[in-house]
Amino acid sequence: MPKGLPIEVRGLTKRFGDVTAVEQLSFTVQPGRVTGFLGPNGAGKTTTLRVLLGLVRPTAGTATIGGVPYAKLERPLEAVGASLDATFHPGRTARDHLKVYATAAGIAKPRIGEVLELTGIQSVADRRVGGYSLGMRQRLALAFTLLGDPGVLILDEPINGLDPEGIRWIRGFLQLLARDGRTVLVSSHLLSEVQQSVDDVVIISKGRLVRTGTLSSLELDSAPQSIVDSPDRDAAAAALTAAGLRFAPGRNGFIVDERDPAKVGAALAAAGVGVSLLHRLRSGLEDSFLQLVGESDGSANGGTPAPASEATVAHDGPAAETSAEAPPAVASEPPAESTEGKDA
Ligand SMILES: Nc1ncnc2c1ncn2[C@@H]1O[C@H](COP(=O)(O)OP(=O)(O)OP(=O)(O)O)[C@@H](O)[C@H]1O
Repeated sequence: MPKGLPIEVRGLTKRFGDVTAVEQLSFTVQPGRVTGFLGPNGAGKTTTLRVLLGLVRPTAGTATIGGVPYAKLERPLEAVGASLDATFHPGRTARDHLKVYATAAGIAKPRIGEVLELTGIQSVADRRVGGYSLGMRQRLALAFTLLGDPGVLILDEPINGLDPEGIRWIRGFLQLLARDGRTVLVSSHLLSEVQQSVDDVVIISKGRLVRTGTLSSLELDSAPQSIVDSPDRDAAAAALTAAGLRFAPGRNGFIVDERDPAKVGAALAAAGVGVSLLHRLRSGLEDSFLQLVGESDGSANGGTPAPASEATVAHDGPAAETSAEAPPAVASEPPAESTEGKDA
């Protein structure tokens, strides 16, 4: 069984010349859970992931997997699978790409068939990647990350470009990977894209942490209302009034000024009124996210101010000015020979 390891980012700062891509960033990603790493374009997500994978040297701070930097992992390909900058030669097939990589990485051949099946691209595995849709390429990138059967998965925008069926599939798949104990970190610039598959969120904006915690805590903060309906609306209205709950009629029932649906349900149950619909109003979640990332100082409405960084460790080396300073030793990245011809 692959071993999930915690990911820990502490006091991470990365500057590219005058540009501060990430500043004083600290967060932890736990095994056995899917964590959404969220922020608008340019927020610093990719830079953080590149530091985590040893592809970029931090200006200050640390990023570790299982307590050590990526470069110090004993068996990195079995520990971590990452889909960063995955590009494929359009003239080669998916199976070929995987074969080349598996051979170079010393991964047994039967694993190729397994990952093709896991990602649902076995039927197109012998077709040239140039004819693949973006969604099929996303699945191939995921197949690369799974080759070493790693306990830690770091996926950069894996949902981008998937069709609705693909989105449904990947949401369930990410959850399955985490339920086996893996650490699953998924970046996205849209909360709505990942909200059905993540347990935890790390939200950044302009290089700084604005929020970290469970998705449900964010939902609670962003949805101060519940929605309830009953076959007997008059009785439901009377029960809500009797319980001292304020409410207004909505499209699908009553919108109640109570963030905990259980309290609303209890009010109706106490009055012997049947419930046909009861849930937290979710519409505020994306708004709350946008408010959070619209501010960089952590004081946005509905959010918990970001904690002060827990550690700031100056790095020995100079800040890197480009992102190509270290060789990519990442499970998902095909060897150089198969990346020459980028897809158009
Ligand atoms: N190699 C680099 N040289 C100079 N600036 C860089 C470099 N890499 C990133 N940046 C800058 O750092 C900031 C953060 O970029 P980053 O790509 O990490 O954000 P992101 O959240 O991943 O956004 P996106 O979703 O658009 O990729 C941006 O202002 C970007 O222009």
